[in-house]
Amino acid sequence: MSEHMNGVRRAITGVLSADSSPDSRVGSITDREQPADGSTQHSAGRTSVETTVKPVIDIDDVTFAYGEKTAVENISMSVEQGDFLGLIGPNGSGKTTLLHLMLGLQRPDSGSIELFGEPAEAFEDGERIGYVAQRSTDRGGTMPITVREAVTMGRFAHVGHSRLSENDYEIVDEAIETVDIADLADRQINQLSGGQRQRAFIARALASEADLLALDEPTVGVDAESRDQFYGLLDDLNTQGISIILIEHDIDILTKHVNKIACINKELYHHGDTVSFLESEALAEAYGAAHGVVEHDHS
Ligand SMILES: Nc1ncnc2c1ncn2[C@@H]1O[C@H](COP(=O)(O)OP(=O)(O)OP(=O)(O)O)[C@@H](O)[C@H]1O
Repeated sequence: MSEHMNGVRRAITGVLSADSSPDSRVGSITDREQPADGSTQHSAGRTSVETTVKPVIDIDDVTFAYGEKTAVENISMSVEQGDFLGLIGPNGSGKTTLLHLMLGLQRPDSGSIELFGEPAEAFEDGERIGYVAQRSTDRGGTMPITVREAVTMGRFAHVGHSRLSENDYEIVDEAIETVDIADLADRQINQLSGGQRQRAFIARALASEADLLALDEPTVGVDAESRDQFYGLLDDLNTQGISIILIEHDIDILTKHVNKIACINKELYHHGDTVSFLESEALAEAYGAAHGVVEHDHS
C-alpha cells in the first residue's frame, strides 16, 4: 500500500474513532440486554444480544415552507451509516432546503428529523459533519489564509479551546495528504482553482474528524478531469466508512458514484438503491411534475 493510501487509512481511522462514547457514536452496537456486570445473556443456546445500528439521519414526515411557498412536503426517509446518497430533482425542487433540514440548519414546520440519533435542530456535535455549501467554489476568494491554515481551522473545531497537540498537526497533514493537495498547503486559498479549493474544504472536514460529508453541487465550475478525480476521492472516503450526501444534477455522474438515490420535487418521488431508481419512473415523474406534465400518484 502506498504511503498516500496509508495516509488515507490513518486519517479515516481517526475519523471513525473520533468519538468513542457509546451514546454518541453513529452506528454503535447497542447491547440492549447486557446486564450490569457486563456479561452476555444467553437463551436456548443462542445469544440474546440484539444489535441496533442507528440511521445517520432519520426524517419523519417533514414539511417546510418559506412563507406561503412550500419547499419540502411530507418527506420521510433515512440515511444509513455508510450510505453514499445522491439527492436529485429539478431546479427549485427543495434539495438544498432538505439538506439544510437534515443538518439542523433549518427547522421543519412539521415532522421531525434526527441527526445521529438526536433532534437535528438541537444537534451540537458539529465537528461530526463536514458541509460543503453550494457554490463554495466561489467562496474564500478574499480569504487571506493558506490551505494549511484553513484545514487547521477544522482541527480547532474539534479541540475547542485547547491548544493543538503534535497529534492534531499530524491529523491536519494527513487530511491534506488524503485529498492530495500537499503541494498546495502553503498557497493562499484564494489562489486555488475551484476543484483544488473543494479538496481543501474536504480536508478541513477530515481534520475535524467528520463522519458525515454533505456536499451541495460541489463541482459546479470545475473542469471534467478535476471533477472525476474529486468524485474518485469521495468514493475512497465512502469506502472507508464516511457517509456522504451529495446534491448533483448530472444523473450520469450520480449513478456512477452513489449507492442510493433520493429523487424529490417538493415531495419524495423515490428513495432506494441506484438500480431501483433507474428502473423506476421517478426521474421522469419528478421532472415532468416540474413542467406540469405528469401527475404524481400519491397512493
Ligand atoms: N430563503 C428563501 N426564501 C424564500 N424562498 C426560498 C428560499 N430559499 C429557497 N426558496 C424557494 O424554495 C424552493 C426550493 O429551493 P431550494 O434551493 O431548496 O431548491 P433546490 O432544489 O436546491 O434548487 P437548485 O437545484 O436550483 O439549487 C424554491 O422554489 C426556492 O425558490
